[in-house]
Amino acid sequence: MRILLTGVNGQVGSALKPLLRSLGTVQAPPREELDLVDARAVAAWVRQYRPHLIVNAAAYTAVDRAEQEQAAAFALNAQLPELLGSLQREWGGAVIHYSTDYVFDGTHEGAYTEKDITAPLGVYGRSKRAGEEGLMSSGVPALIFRTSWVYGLHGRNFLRTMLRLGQERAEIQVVNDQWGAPTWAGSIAQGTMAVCATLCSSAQAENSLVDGLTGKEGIYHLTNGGATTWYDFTRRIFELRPECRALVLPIPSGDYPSPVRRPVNSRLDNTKLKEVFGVRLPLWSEALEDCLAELPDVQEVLTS
Ligand SMILES: NC(=O)C1=CN([C@@H]2O[C@H](COP(=O)(O)OP(=O)(O)OC[C@H]3O[C@@H](n4cnc5c(N)ncnc54)[C@H](O)[C@@H]3O)[C@@H](O)[C@H]2O)C=CC1
Repeated sequence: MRILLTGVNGQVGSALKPLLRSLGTVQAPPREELDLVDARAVAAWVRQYRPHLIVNAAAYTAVDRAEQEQAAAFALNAQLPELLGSLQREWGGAVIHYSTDYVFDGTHEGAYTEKDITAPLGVYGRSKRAGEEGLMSSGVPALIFRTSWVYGLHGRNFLRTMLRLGQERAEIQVVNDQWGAPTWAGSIAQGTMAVCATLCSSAQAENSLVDGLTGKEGIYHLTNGGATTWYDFTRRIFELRPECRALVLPIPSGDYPSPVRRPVNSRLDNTKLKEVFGVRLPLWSEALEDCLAELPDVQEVLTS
């Protein structure tokens, strides 16, 4: 099977690349080789390579900056998924795409299911929702995995910021009134592979994944299990890495200046993923331990 992976240098893309190789030949052009907002270049690339599967882990993820850069956010998060969908539709390929808890406004009681109504609070969330709709309306066989609070040992993310501040500062203030599931990029990659394994199990043919997808297309919530706040997540990080000595103080969201509101409730119900594919990601606390086990020296985050 030929696979095109986008966003290979991002958190999820870099975790996916080594795993996807077990499914086939992976092409993963970095941004310098293929600018994904250049629709003609993308179309030429896909038509020449004809991937059986495109895994789209590329995205515009700067939530605050998106308020000023609406066109850039929509180009990558909305127009690209629709384009990938229509290109794959042309010749019979499939798409796996990622989306976000930010498609919701966070006012719901309990965890959101895939059937709940979306109501994004900002440009980033609106652009990601438009990408979901564009991909689905392209008619391509596609899976959209909505995830939340992604972190890992690579790239800019909450875990790395806290590991750095925990060593540099005496005290840090962390928001204590937003609930969600921190999700390790490694878990997202493993969950994606577990789903693909169920789709490919019936045949070794190159298009077995596309065939296996029939009747299972759509949106799935895919996060680590359980829920916590940013404050408790930080405390757990510092418990696991005692080199981080900063005192952690809880604050309400209103005390953390930001150009865009975040959902108070980001919890996503993963039941559909379990029912359809038999896949469930580990608890957020277990995934955090697994992730940190891959970081021998916490001082590394100060220098890298
Ligand atoms: N980071 C988070 O907290 C969350 C992320 N998600 C979603 O998960 C998915 C993966 O996110 P992350 O891995 O965290 O993103 P990331 O920001 O770490 O990586 C994004 C990737 O897209 C690439 N990219 C951006 N613009 C490009 C362009 N014009 N041409 C080519 N490549 C370009 C970047 O080079 C990078 O490799 C995305 O769909 C995101 O919306 C969902 C919920 C939370």
